Amino acid sequence: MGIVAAGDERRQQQQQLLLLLSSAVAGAVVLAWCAVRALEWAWWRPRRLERELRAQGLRGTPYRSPAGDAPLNEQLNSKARTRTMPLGCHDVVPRAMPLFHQAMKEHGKMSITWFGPVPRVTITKPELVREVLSNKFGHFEKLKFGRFQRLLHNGLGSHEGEKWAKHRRIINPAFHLEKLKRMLPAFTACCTELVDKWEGLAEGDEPYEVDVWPQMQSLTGDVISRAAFSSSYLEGKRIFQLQGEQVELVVMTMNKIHIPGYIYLPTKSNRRMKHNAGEIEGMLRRIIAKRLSALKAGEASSDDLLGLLLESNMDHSKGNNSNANSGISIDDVIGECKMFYFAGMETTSVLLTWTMIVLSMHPEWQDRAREEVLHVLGTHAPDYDGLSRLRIVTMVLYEVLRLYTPLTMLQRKTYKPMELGGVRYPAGVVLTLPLLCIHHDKDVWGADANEFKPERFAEGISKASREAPAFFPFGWGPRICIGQNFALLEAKMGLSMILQRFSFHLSPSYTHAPFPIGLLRPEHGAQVRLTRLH
Ligand code: HEM
Repeated sequence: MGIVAAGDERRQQQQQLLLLLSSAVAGAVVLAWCAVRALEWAWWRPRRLERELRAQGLRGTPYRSPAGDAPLNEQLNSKARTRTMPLGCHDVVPRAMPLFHQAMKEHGKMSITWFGPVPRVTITKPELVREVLSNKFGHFEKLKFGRFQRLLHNGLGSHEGEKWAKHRRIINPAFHLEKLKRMLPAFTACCTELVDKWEGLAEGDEPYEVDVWPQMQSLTGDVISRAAFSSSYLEGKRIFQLQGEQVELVVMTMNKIHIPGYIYLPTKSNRRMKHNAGEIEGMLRRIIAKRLSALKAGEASSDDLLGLLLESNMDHSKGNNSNANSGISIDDVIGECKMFYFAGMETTSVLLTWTMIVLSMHPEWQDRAREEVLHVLGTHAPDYDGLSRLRIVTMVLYEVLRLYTPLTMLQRKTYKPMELGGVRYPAGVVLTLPLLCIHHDKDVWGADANEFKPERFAEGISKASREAPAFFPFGWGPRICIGQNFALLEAKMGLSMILQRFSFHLSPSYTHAPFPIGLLRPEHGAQVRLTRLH
C-alpha cells in the first residue's frame, strides 16, 4: 500500500512539474512573440521603410525612436512660440509649422519626418497634392484617431469607402445652395445679435477694445446651432459649448498621443471627455427623436440641417431613391450632427478672426471692402443675392484663407503600395500635405507669396497662382469640404454686417502670433479696437 501511495505521489509531482514547465514555456513563447512584435513595430519595420524610401532619393530626419519626431517637434514648437511676428508680416510658416519649415529648407519639397514609428512624407507640389486628394485608384485613406475621433464625431469626415459614399450622398442635399438660402435668416439673426452686442458695449463714439476670437467662436457656434437645430436651438447651444470643450481637451491630450494607450488611462481630462460625450449624445438623441416624430406627423419644417438630413435619409430608406433601404441609422445621424459642430464651428471662427486682424493691418482693404458692402447692400441686412455680388469681400476672404489656412495640413495614409511623382510608396506611409506651406510657396504664388494681395484672386481661384490650381483651404477631390458654401456665406454675412457698422484697428495689446492649436489660431487672442460708424 505504502509503495503504491508513494508512486502516486511521485506521479502527481511529475505532472505538476510538467504543468509548471509547460506554462513557463508557453509564457516564454508569448513573451517572446510580444517582444518580437514590439521590435517589429518600433524598430525593424520603420528601419525597413526608411531604407526603402531613402533608396528612392527621399531625404529627411532619421528614425530615432517610437516617439518619432514628436520630441523634435515639441522642441521646435516651443522655440517658435517665443517668437512674435511683426504686425503686417504674413510669413506664417516658420512660426506655425517649424518642423515642416526646417525639413523643407534642409531636404527639399518632399521629405521624410516621423509620425511615431510611421514614416511621414511631406508633399508640397500642388499637382501631387491634387493626385493624392483625388484618390482615383483608392490607394489612400484618412488617418484614424480611434477613441479621440469617436469622442468628437463619428461622421462623414472619418468614414471610408462605401459607408462614406452613402453618407455623402445623403448629406449632400442639405448643403445645396438652394437649401442654404433657406438657412440665411438663421445667419442674419446670429450676426445681428453679435453687432448689436458690440454696439451695446460702446460708450459714445470712442474706440473700444474687444477680443474678437472668443466672440467669433460664439458667433459660429450660434450659427451652427440655429442652422442645424432651428427649433431646439438652445439645446444646440449647450451641445456647442460641450463640443468646444471636447476640442480643447483633445488638443491638450494630442501632445501625448505617441504614448501607447494614453487615451484609455483614467486621467482627469479623459474622464471629462467621456462624460461630455455622454451628455452630448443624450441631448442629440432627444432632439432627433422629437424631430423624427414631428417629421412623421408632417409637422416639422425642414429648413435646418437636421431636418434636411432626416428628410433625405427618409427618402433613401423608403426607396424614393433608386437605391432602396439605403438610409443611415440614428447613431449615424448623431455622428453627423457632432461632425457639423466639429467641422463647421472652429474653422469659420478662425477665418472671421484672421479676416478682422488682417483688415486691421491693411486699412486700405478694409475701406475698399466697406465701400463695396455699402454700395451693394447699403445698411440693410444682407440677402443672398447681395452677398453673391460681393467681389472684393470674396477676394479678401480667399486671400485670408490662403495666408492663414485654418486647417494647416491634411494627412493620408497609403493603404496599398503605389507610385506618386516617381516614388514608389509601400503601404503604411503617412503622406502629409502641409496646405499652409503650399499656400506660402514662392514658386507657386510668386515672389510676393507672403504679402496680403487680394487682387491676385481678381480673376478667380484658377488664375491666382502660377501653378493652377494650388488653393486648397477646403481640400480637393471627392472629399472636398461639404460645408464650404455654408462657411463662405456665413463669413460674408458676418464680415459685411461688421463693416456696415464698425471700423476697426489693432489694439496695442495685440501680439501677432499665429499657431496651430488644432486649427491655426491667434495664440494670444485677437484684440481689436472697434469704432462705431454713423
Ligand atoms: C472656413 C471654414 C472651413 C474650412 C477651412 C474647412 C476645411 C475643410 C477641409 C480642408 C476639409 C477636407 C478634409 C480632408 O480632406 O481630410 C473639410 C472637410 C469637411 N468639412 Fe469643412 N471646412 C470649413 C467649414 C465647414 C463647415 C461650415 C462645415 C459644416 C457645417 C464643414 C463640414 C465638413 C465636412 C462634413 C467635411 C468632411 C467631408 C468628407 O470627408 O467627405 N466644413 N473641411
